[in-house]
Amino acid sequence: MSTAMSYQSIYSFVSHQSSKISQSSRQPLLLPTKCFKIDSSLCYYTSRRKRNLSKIKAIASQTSVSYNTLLSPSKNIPPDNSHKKSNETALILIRHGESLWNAKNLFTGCVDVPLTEKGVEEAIEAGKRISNIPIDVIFTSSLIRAQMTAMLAMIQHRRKKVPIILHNESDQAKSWSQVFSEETKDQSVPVIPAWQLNERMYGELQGLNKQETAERYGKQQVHEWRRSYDIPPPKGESLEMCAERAVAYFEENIEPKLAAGKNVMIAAHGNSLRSIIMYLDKLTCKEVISLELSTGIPLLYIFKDGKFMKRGSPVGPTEAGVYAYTKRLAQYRQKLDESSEVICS
Ligand SMILES: O=C(O)[C@@H](CO)OP(=O)(O)O
Repeated sequence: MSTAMSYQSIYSFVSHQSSKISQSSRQPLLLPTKCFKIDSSLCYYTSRRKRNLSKIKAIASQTSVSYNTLLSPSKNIPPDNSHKKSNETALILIRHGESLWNAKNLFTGCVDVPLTEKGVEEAIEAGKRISNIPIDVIFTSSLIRAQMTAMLAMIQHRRKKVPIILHNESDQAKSWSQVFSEETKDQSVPVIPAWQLNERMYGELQGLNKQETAERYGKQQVHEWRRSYDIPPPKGESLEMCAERAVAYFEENIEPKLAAGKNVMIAAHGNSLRSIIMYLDKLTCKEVISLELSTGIPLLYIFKDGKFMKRGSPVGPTEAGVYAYTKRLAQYRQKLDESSEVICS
């Protein structure tokens, strides 16, 4: 399979492969962290320790406390509380829009560069696509390109809540960024930055031109650095190493929020998101290395009964899109429609 396949084109392949893995083999209570070989060609992303759902719920109830005030419904606008009738929550994944170094074809990794104008437009377009999907909490990497993408996308959201970055890097930062109005908190969405969601650290390749590096070290070598599962670039992280930290963070901090009824958006990077998708879709090491994510295209998953169901990419602001096919999301959109009719009349 070509490594240049888009997510959309690999989608049918992946769905086909995933369907081969029976639901019973997908163990919702397992904690995947490590890839190992089952036969010479396939290695499955599988578990290192058992996970207990009640433990997750306990963690969820602890971790969601500090954000509860930011997540409660407002007086005038429909509440994002349809999860009370259903245990289903939405998970949106979005790779940042094009960065200045994407445009220059440079290895970027953990270097903190902003979006290009095209990247800004992609983020706004992504925001339109997800403008009808409930979002209660946002996780981003600690890098500006992911944070810009999340913020620009949220400006398009019909619910018009204000995304607020939570500064937890020190007690002082936490204390100095407090909000003292409950009403204002009600109209906000917490944004939690985490370095664990950063792009894979590209070591000594960071800042080098991809084309020139291929000419210098050979196409094959550079392809191996970029798209093998467990071979790191010089002094950098392999995809496997990136997955270790990104998936651990997802399991410990994001999954409990979903289990507690919060709708989550993650704005991150090509390789940290590939790692998370590998976990969600139970991709093999072979499948994940062929997975390419376009910049600024949001992907939707539904989390229900401890399982993740892929819904693809919402189509657009005016089209129903695959996301409308769950009853709960359709109801949420209907409430938004009703509230905008009230505002307009
Ligand atoms: O340069 C990077 O940080 C990444 C993502 O842009 O590149 P690659 O696609 O080679 O993993």
